[in-house]
Amino acid sequence: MTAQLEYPADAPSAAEPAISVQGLWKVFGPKAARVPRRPDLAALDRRQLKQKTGCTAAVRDLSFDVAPGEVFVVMGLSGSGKSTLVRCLTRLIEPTAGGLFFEGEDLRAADEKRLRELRRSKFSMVFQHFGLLPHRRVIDNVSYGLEVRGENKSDRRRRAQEVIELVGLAGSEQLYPEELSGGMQQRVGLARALAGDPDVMLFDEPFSALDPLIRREMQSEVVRLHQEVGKTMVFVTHDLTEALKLGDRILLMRDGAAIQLGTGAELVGNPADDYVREFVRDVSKADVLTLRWIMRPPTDDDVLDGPELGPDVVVREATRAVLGADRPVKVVANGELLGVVGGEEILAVVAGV
Ligand SMILES: Nc1ncnc2c1ncn2[C@@H]1O[C@H](COP(=O)(O)OP(=O)(O)OP(=O)(O)O)[C@@H](O)[C@H]1O
Repeated sequence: MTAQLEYPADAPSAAEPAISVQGLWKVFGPKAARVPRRPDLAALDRRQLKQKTGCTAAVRDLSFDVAPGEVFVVMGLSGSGKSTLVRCLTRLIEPTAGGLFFEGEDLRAADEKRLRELRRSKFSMVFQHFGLLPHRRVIDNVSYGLEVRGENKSDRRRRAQEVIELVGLAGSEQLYPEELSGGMQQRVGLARALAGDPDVMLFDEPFSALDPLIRREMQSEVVRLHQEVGKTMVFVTHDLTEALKLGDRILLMRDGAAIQLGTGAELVGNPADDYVREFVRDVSKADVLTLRWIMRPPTDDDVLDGPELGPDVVVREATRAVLGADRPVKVVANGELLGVVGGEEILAVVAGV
């Protein structure tokens, strides 16, 4: 959730991944299954594939792991395949090829009954259109999933009340959805998704319909909720600022394929290609990059008795300390000197050089 938490871009975490995606494809169109199987078709770009086969590869050979407790953001422009991917993760959309594992379980081998079970107890989804039941009060919307699961009324009420308070809706329990603002309705959506205590929460552009102020408020709400409940989250957005604010790692997609997977700092500090560079061009680098990205090796001329900071401190936060010191700031982790940062390095980032 913060820039301090950096996962290595490609290596899975030591713990079993919450979700593991291996060579996943989703192709829409006639005889879709042949596309991933045939290298000559798999190699075609979007337009050529459409011309030659009538098919669209909405998800194209994606492989990644989501670590337990991670906020994994899927980002890309409209039509890049984000919604299809996130629906494939719970098989709401059936993948065309590839492997899909949830906490080690082979999801593609799961039958309908098992999938229903998993969707009821392990996954929850928050959509852009809240999908609230209009004739039910807030509390009954929140407890609906628990009702479907067969939990008794007093347990349902207790749990619903708990999550209503968690998302800041206390006092609104007896209102109907139409009596709530968009932001409040989405809080109900969040509470409903949390009520069943899922392992993984999937968000598909949940805040796109909200106005910018409320949207930022809801993003902060997700950051806070994540800190409190620590759930694994997969969050789809086309908004880079949102992705950088929420994501431990970000998968940038284009035409169904992965263009880059990394932390926000990795995308901004080391873009994989011109497309990513263009995508992140207007980002305020001082708010995303950490000292690790701008430090340099010490030279013989550096006086090394200046202040110390960690490598994961964001440049913006370090600016005052670095510019206020009359010698370079040492970047130190576990007692080891990793590099130094002086005014020149800071200004290069802050001034956008
Ligand atoms: N049911 C379908 N049949 C045929 N093509 C589809 C279907 N669903 C999606 N597509 C195509 O797959 C591609 C990816 O669509 P998808 O909705 O996943 O993208 P997205 O990144 O979520 O876009 P948006 O942000 O606009 O929702 C698009 O070209 C879309 O037209």
